[in-house]
Amino acid sequence: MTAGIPARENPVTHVADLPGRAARHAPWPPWVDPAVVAALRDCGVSAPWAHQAEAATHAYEGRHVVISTGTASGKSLAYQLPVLSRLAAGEKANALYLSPTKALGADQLRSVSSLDVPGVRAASFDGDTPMAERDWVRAHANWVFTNPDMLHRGILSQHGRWAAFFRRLSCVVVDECHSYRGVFGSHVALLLRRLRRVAEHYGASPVFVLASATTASPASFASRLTGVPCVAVTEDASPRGARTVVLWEPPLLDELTGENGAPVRRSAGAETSRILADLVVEGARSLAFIRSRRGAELAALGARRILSEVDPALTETVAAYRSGYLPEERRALEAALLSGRLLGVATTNALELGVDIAGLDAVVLAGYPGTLASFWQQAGRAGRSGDSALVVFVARDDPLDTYLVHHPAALLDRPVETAVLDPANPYVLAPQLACAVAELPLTLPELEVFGGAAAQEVLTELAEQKLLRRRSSGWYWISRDRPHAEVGIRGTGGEQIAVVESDSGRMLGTVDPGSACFAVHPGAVYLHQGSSYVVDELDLETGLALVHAENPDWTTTPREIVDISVLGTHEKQECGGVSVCLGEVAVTSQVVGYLRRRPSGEVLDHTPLDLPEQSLRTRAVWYTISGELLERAPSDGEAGTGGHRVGTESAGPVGTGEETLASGRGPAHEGGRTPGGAGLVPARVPGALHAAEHAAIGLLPLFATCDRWDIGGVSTAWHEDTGEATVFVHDGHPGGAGFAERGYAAIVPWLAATREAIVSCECPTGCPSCVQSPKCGNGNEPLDKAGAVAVLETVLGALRQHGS
Ligand SMILES: Nc1ncnc2c1ncn2[C@@H]1O[C@H](COP(=O)(O)OP(=O)(O)OP(=O)(O)O)[C@@H](O)[C@H]1O
Repeated sequence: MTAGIPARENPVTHVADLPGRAARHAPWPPWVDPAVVAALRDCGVSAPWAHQAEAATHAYEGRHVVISTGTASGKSLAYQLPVLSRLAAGEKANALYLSPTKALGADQLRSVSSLDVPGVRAASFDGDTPMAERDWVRAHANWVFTNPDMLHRGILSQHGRWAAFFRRLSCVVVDECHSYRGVFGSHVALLLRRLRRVAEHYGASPVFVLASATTASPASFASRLTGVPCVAVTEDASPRGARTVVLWEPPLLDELTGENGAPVRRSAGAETSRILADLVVEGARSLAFIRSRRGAELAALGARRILSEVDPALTETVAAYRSGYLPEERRALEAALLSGRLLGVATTNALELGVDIAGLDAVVLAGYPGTLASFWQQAGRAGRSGDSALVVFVARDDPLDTYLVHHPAALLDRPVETAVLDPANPYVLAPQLACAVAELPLTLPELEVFGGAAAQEVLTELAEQKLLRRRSSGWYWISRDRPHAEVGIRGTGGEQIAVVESDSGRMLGTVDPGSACFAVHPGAVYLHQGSSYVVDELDLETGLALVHAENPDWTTTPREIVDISVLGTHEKQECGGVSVCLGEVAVTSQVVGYLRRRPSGEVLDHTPLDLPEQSLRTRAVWYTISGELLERAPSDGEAGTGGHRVGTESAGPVGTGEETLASGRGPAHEGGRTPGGAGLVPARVPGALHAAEHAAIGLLPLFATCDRWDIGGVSTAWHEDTGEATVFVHDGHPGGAGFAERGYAAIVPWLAATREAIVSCECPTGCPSCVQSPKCGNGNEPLDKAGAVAVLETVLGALRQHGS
């Protein structure tokens, strides 16, 4: 694929060979019903793999279990075996299956139904289930497939109608549980506690079986999610083809410049089209993952265009795949890819969950998908036993991707992160507790399950609002309205803004009130189900955004100004002129305009906007640096401000940063010497802090399972609450979702990786790959790349010297 590219433009930064492995089978556990064995044999499963038998036996014997193994390792069978066996044996043992998406639930139901095991009455109960069928499901189904939204709104809220089902509930399956992270994850954690309580009320005590992509500490994550101790099965015994992973950094373009004249790289999407076309020419069955729907369509179009010049017949072998396809359409696509009728498919993450496509020749990932779990999930689609397969990771123009292609260990050798969630977030706890009390009065001993003291505080507030009453036996719901309909479990509450197409009056979707000015400001390009719309009007009072269908050749990026104040400091480390804090903050922001950009990165223009201020109370991690340290000259061995290393060589064992954290000290400051300062004249401080803040926001997703859009930041040369130069990185959700805590806990590796990302970028003074941010409120000004390195080295020097 690199043939014809001049050596100095070689985009490949690293090549790694991942070996394959043979399957390890186990005998059918003795408790598996013969009818189930027969049905599975008919489908080509002659014996379970060892991890399937192990996880299934835990569940059958009543131990809560999480199975956390690779893509297509047969996790479904692990939970199907115990449920199907009990039902086939005629036990009154109902099961509930939960999936994060309706499409995945439908796929899993289809796969269970196709086994046709006697005694199993499996049915779905979600937003698409016709009213007439719902009564049947409640009365007769013994395996119900649903999702957290429906469990919350349609099952727990009226559990009396489900009494018979709950009485026999013996197993709850939580599929793809790693996707329950952030605010949504915190809601689901409390929802599962509500589910257990309701089940117990009817005398049932179901076992939880969770399936997860490979993650670090799956047992503790599963226990945190469900509130019950879970055992983990992690040793993957499924067969796996060998794979070659290539890290690819698109070259800088000579002919184009971006914001403030910064260099621009060839877009990851355009690069992916070329790679996909090359793979198709080679006859390789390939899948390309692109983050946006529009991007997926453009990549497929681009590949077709290239192929039309090579061999027009090949254009028909490339297609785009979006979410919103019907199950039959997905099946047709799977079949076409497997048979080789289709060779190249460009898709969004829609294809990440719930498709049975494995054993492809190649997978291309255009941009880091946000978490290592997703990276491996996508990469895992490649690899056939016996044959080697290819995975190409194409970096987008941002600091995290740049860091990863230059630090392969951070991508390839790191344990997959644990999903972060925070069930104690009061903004999640309050509505969830309201629902819990409305479902059944809450007694004092039950408080522990919902977080103890934090829950008590929230209940007192709800009682003050006259929603519930405290009696000696516990808390009782007294309001006439039930709270469920008001509680959106995928956001943090508040009236959602409806996005409506003016012509047809059709509602396309909803947007969180907190992000409305950002996502649907007038002039914004809004994407929905693969179609593009432009916003004409945003009315925050009536909660309406009016849009019209339009497919412009640009994207929009809002510009906002942000202010932050410290409400309370929970934790603090003081390290000689540097302090690091975790606490509560109030963030006020105002979207003041937006930029229009071409897909190439070229900026067309800036349009001012007049929108109201928004405020957000959340958690933040911040560091301060004394004026003296900012000005003090760097110590011996450091090059000084002008010469702070900005190049591709790295200064020490940074890698993933973890080893630096473990040793506690970096190489530059051993022996207790006074750490060097940043050597910055005051005029450079704002740009240095601003650049350090941008890059840190870009890198936090490496340590907390968040997206850079889930967090924000503010930097200032003097902050009135801290009295010093300060860089804040805050959660984007009310109350926080646990991301700031992660940043605080990983401060040294996080800032070390941030410094590395900046240093590894070859641009001279800052570009989107290092310190420019796509959502900067100040148009990426001022930014001082070398200054940011100086600031980060100073902070790291102080932290390491004080043993942080
Ligand atoms: N023991 C087995 N022997 C042979 N094939 C199996 C076995 N177990 C599962 N399979 C097959 O492996 C494929 C993948 O299974 P499944 O979809 O359950 O994997 P998964 O781990 O849930 O995948 P994902 O990572 O996409 O969630 C299916 O086609 C399934 O029929």
